[in-house]
Amino acid sequence: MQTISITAPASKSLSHRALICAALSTSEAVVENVLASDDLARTREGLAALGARFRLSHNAMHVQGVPTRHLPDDTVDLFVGESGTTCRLLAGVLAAFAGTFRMHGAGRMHDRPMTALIQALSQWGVSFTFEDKQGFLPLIARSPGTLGDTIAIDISESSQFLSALLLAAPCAPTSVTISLAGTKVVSWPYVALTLQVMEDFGVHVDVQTKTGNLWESVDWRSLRAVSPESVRFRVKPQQYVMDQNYHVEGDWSNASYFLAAGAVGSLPVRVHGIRPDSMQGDRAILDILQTMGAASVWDAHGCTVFPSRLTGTRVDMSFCPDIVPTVATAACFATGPTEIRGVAHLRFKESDRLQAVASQLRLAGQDVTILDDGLIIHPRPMQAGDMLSLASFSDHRIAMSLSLLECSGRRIVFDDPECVSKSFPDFWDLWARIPKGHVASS
Ligand SMILES: O=C(O)C1=C[C@@H](OP(=O)(O)O)[C@@H](O)[C@H](O)C1
Ligand SMILES: C=C(OP(=O)(O)O)C(=O)O
Repeated sequence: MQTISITAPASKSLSHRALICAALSTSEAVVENVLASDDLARTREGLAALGARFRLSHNAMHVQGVPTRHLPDDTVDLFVGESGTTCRLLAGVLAAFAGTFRMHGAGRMHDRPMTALIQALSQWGVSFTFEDKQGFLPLIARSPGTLGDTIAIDISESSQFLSALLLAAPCAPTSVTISLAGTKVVSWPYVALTLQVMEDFGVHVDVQTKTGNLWESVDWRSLRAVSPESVRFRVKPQQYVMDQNYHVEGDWSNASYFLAAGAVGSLPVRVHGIRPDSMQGDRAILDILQTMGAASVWDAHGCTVFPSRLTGTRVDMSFCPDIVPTVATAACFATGPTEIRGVAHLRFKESDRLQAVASQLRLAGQDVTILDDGLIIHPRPMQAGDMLSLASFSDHRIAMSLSLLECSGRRIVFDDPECVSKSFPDFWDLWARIPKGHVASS
């Protein structure tokens, strides 16, 4: 049987982090295979506004770190576009700089939560004024650049707030202890990605967990369940250093559309460039598809998923929110309902993704229930043939995931197909290789 082969684009999350660590490092760093997308352009421009210099040569980004963290009196303009990661991570990083910053974005970015991060950064002496709504972009931040020795952060709406503080912490003059406030931790694997890239750039974070009254250092790679009161992070003053080329691995979130197409479509799909041992939480797509009955195999060329009969599943996706739209759409091809929980924070993404996915799957004839923290998909027979116009809500993940419906033999047309340039500008070219017709085999 013919197999469709796709190379995954570079990881968005790792690309952001590698550029930030390189920009904060004292020497030149070379980052290979940085994702080329709108969001990464925003991070690069923001870091350039802070003084870093970038030169691209043969898929390798040469980064000259910022020469000083005392910026001139002029307000530094930080346009973050629609990138939550750029916005939150740079908001933390600017606390390591003395200066005044205007941060503004586009689309939904002016409505996405910032309050917990703003309250935390105030503990480090950063003051904020808001041009429109209290607690949201556009904002002006005035930073003394001194950081502080303790800080508490609530990450029940976004893990990016903690990643932001971690990235800035080694620039403090004294050791920093970061503790967690709030009642829950979402999207934990993204924190692990932050720790991974910091470590790759020579910065050690002492992650401690509490048993009884005792704090003990642990290997953060082994942490699965994390509760706010029982974890803290200690960071000594350290330099970011990279003395060999850093290579960005492939993106599991963006691989998910193709892996799922292998399961629900008519031909196997092999994805190259993703690592089986990746720390990316969205690696869970393979486990979820397997649990639903998808057959897959790893070989030297990558991971192949085969056309399979799927059955519905129940899954907590609080640690891998970005692949919820993929799983929800794949679930329409299954027998029996699929229940996805733990993802109330999906309402704060580029769109309200619970609402967006449910409304468009319903237009496609599916029965979808919206829960406080998730979705239930009751699959209904797919109608092949006729064309369907769907809304993408200017959200790349909505457009890419709903495209899976084409595997039922129905052409989908989106109002804003260009939105994929946020994370995956080549998506439509690669998607054109997927045959549009569903043949479930046993
Ligand atoms: O830190 C990161 O790179 C990201 C963290 C996640 O956000 P939340 O922590 O807000 O869920 C994820 O949705 C986003 O695409 C990327
Ligand atoms: C939520 C996402 O990204 P960000 O938060 O960086 O805008 C995403 O890529 O799905």
